[in-house]
Amino acid sequence: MAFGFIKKVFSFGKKTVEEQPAETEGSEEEQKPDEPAVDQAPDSASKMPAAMVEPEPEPEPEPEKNDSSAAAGKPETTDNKAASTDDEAFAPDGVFQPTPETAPEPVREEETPAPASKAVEPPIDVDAPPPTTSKSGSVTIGDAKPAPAEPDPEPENKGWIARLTSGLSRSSKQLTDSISGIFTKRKLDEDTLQDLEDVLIQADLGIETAMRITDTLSSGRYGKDISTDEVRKVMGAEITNVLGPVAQPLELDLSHKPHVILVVGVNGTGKTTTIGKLAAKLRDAGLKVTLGAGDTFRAAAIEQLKIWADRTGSQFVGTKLGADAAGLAYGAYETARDNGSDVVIIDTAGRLQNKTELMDELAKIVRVLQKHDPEAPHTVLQTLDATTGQNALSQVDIFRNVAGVNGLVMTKLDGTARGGILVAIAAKFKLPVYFIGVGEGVDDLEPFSADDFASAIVGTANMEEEEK
Ligand SMILES: Nc1nc2c(ncn2[C@@H]2O[C@H](COP(=O)(O)OP(=O)(O)OP(=O)(O)O)[C@@H](O)[C@H]2O)c(=O)[nH]1
Repeated sequence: MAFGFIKKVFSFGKKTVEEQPAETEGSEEEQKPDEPAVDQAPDSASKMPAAMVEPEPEPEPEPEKNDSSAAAGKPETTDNKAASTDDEAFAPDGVFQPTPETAPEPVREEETPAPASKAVEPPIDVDAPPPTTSKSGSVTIGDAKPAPAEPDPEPENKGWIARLTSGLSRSSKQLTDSISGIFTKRKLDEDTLQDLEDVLIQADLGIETAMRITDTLSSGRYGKDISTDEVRKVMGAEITNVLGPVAQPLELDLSHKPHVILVVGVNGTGKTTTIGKLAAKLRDAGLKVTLGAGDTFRAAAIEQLKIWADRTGSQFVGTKLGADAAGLAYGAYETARDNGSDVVIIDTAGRLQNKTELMDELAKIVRVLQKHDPEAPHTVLQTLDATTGQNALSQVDIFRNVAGVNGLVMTKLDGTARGGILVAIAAKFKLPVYFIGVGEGVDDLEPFSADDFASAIVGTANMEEEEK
């Protein structure tokens, strides 16, 4: 394979996307290139003004060309379940036999609505620091601020921090009220500690963290009066200790070209939206991106991803409803490789209702991608909906086992979120948390900061502001 020489690290944190020598782009022939995805304005693509890029939840795109193009342009087709090239293509033992005819042939979106002017360009998001490329070979996206620090007191930051704080305000208020109830006129003793532990567990923080907090409190203040604020500060510190190690920037090793990101998670947790936001960040970093609509279970998911592709100037590879997702993934990789994409992001369905099917589907996607690159998928992101409580723990457990999740994104922290569960997840699985979603807009994906998150959960964000 001709890829693999570029060593660069993509980082969402810093500046500089140090474009490495555009390495061999000619490797296209190496694998049978089904007609290279035609497609829309790839990299040059639309750098639309932020406003234009705003996603509408269920926008009504021009009737998805899927069908038409599928019917018309699309040659044989992957899509057709009937043609189930899928099953033929993927032998039972997992060996892929991409016979030209049988090879799943995803429908490539041909002409996409001319991506708006390619000039515009106000880089999205002031908050999100641009990506970085290191000499080492990967790209780091979103400096997750492992070191909390205070280098970002820019007014803009208030935007998303305010949304995070407000999203978590209901649960943080509940927590604070309960703590006040426990400690008003009571000293720190066995009973109060037990009550506090119960409250913390109810807030989804998990037993481990709850005990850390109560242990810390009792070791210093046992038998004494203690104020609610003091309790909250200890809580904040302990939560930060748990979250600090998992707050990591997303690094993409671009020696793999394309670098494959598989996005998994239960339906509705924000996979497609997160993919769109991520694609925008990558585009802003100067990277070329292809999106593969591997959630073939819902037409709206395919359409939605197409819209995000248009908005972010990414190439889109889709197929028909019900088509084989592994075939789509295979084709998306090919398209990305042939069009010189740096990154291909593949959406997936997340039907937990049928775990066996889900497992088979994801396993097959992985197997098929590995026909292209034995190390693919290089990044497996799972989205978690912050409005979910305890269930998120089992979701991580399942997808970690089924799809080899190696990083998390928590979405919808701007709503009425219950962020406590992320603490329990961090304590239990220790998976990196790369981003949080704080809205439906293209800019609303922020590097995860342990400090900010902890402050929002325990409601000290405002206290700190006031103290300054
Ligand atoms: N408020 C808010 N809404 C979000 C966020 N992320 C996603 N959403 C919304 O959540 C809904 C579901 O998001 P999707 O991206 O479609 O989720 P999905 O996991 O791809 O869902 P399926 O397509 O059903 O598999 C959409 O209405 C999104 O706009 C977020 O960070 N904040």
